[in-house]
Amino acid sequence: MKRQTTLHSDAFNGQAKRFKRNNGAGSSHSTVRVWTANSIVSGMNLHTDRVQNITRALSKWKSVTAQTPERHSNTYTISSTPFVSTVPSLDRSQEIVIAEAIKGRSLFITGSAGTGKTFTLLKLIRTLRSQGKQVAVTASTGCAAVAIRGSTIHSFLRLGMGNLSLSKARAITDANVSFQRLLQKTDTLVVDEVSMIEGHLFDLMDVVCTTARKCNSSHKPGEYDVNLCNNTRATFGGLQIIVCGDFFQLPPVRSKSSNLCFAFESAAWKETNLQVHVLPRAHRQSCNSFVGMLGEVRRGILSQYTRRVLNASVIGTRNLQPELSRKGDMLQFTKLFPLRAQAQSENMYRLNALPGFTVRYKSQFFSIKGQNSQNEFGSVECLIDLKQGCPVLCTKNIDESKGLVNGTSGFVVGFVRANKWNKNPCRNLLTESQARDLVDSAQGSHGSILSNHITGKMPAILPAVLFDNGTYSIVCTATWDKSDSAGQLVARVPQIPLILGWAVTIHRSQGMSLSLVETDLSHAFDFGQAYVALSRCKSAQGLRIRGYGPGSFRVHPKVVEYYSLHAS
Ligand SMILES: Nc1ncnc2c1ncn2[C@@H]1O[C@H](COP(=O)(O)OP(=O)(O)OP(=O)(O)O)[C@@H](O)[C@H]1O
Repeated sequence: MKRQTTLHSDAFNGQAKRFKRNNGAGSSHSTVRVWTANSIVSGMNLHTDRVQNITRALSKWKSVTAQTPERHSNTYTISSTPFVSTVPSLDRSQEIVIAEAIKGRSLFITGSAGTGKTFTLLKLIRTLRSQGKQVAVTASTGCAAVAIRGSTIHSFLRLGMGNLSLSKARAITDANVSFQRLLQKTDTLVVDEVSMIEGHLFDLMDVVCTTARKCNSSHKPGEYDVNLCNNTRATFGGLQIIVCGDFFQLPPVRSKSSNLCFAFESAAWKETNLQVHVLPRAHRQSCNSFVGMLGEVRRGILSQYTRRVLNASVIGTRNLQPELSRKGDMLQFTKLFPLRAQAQSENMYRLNALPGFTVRYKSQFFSIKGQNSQNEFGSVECLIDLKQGCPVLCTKNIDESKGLVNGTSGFVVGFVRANKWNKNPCRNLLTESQARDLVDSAQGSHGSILSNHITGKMPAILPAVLFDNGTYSIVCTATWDKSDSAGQLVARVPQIPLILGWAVTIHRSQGMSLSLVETDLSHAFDFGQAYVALSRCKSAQGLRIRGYGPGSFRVHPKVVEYYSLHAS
């Protein structure tokens, strides 16, 4: 007999009912459990205004149906809206990219935000590995590396801070035989978010690969050992190079005094003869006029129409559409800040203001081969504090088929005992004293802090999260892995794949898809920052702008020139 769990928003009697139901075409009966909005909320022990908000959010749902609780890699889905989603398939231009990669071509995959560059890259890596290729997966930043399950380019190529001279990098590589072997075995080097790689760093990458693979000096095409370098060029020691990113997005982090030099200006880039693929189709946003508007922001040339749309998103809320104003009262806008300190202080301020106890998740780093450090997982928070009622964002693709991907937002309904997930989670939410019996507790300045130490096993207490797409999940530990180029695990960090969702930095938001975004562009200080912030949002209706000024939409002229010549 099949059991279904149904959440009825319009039945406010607070009772969980059981009844028999004819199961569609077949004649078998199934037991259906009905949870009402009130039964969920009454189990939550929240403040009245929060209860009202949540009750209203829940009452938006018509009827929420899910199968018997399913176990996924790191969630147990208890109930969900009829969220119809399949794992997306590649579009035509994404397929072409993969076909070219299979042929062994070196590629630059680019395109506007949300055109599926990273999505394509992940499929490409899987495809090449399934063909027996050794693929080294790297990215310019820790966040971007985590998103594609790779390392930072700095750590993979032993580049330190990336400011070595070319001759020093050559000497260090010459002295490290095991590192040379690693690179000699590698077939493909993948680099995501290349816009944040500085020109000198790109040349360093070339020198290190060329030296390690015993090819002749860099930047001299034609002089290389044909046994190792089976491509028709010398750069990167004959490795297949696949770089991905959008130079209209964030540029390299640099000191105020240094000149901005993009990767495409480097000698190695110019000599590598990368095949350029511009992905044309926006997948993050579905509304053409919003996609068009973002296209103008990307190039820093705003039409009257775009200015009108931006102005309509600027708050004081009087310009917001009435429906959005109402939604805004109960749904959580994610604030995107240019600076990390701004995002952290907003999150801590809001968390401390929430009543109730804090559940803390402390992660424990594991290095399989001993030479990695937790710093390489820079974007995975060691400490995550959550409270009942706090908004959260997924930091990982937990279950794409349920829409739980990096950036999906929701809020913590409460906490459950890890081994009690299959009961009605709303009736089994832990009280503070129950929770205190399960984990270490201490008194913080804003109430109790209950600490879970995550050592690879399931923590004792798990958060129950209601995601904005209607999926209701107990979120379990996820792991962030670092592999070598053969795909062998070398280091791992387990952590709850959630962060506080009141605010994140624009840098951290890169790669995310968000439904409701609030940002203050008047403080955007770098090229592409405003574009990254706005392009996280799936629709113009979900956008709130605190302000913007004449300098908010700066685009570097060298980027405009590069794209007009090579990637239009
Ligand atoms: N072919 C596709 N069909 C459906 N959805 C897709 C497809 N390709 C990508 N997506 C979805 O579009 C969203 C954006 O994809 P992705 O993050 O890869 O874009 P991106 O170009 O790397 O964006 P950004 O430059 O902002 O980091 C993701 O939710 C992804 O799952």
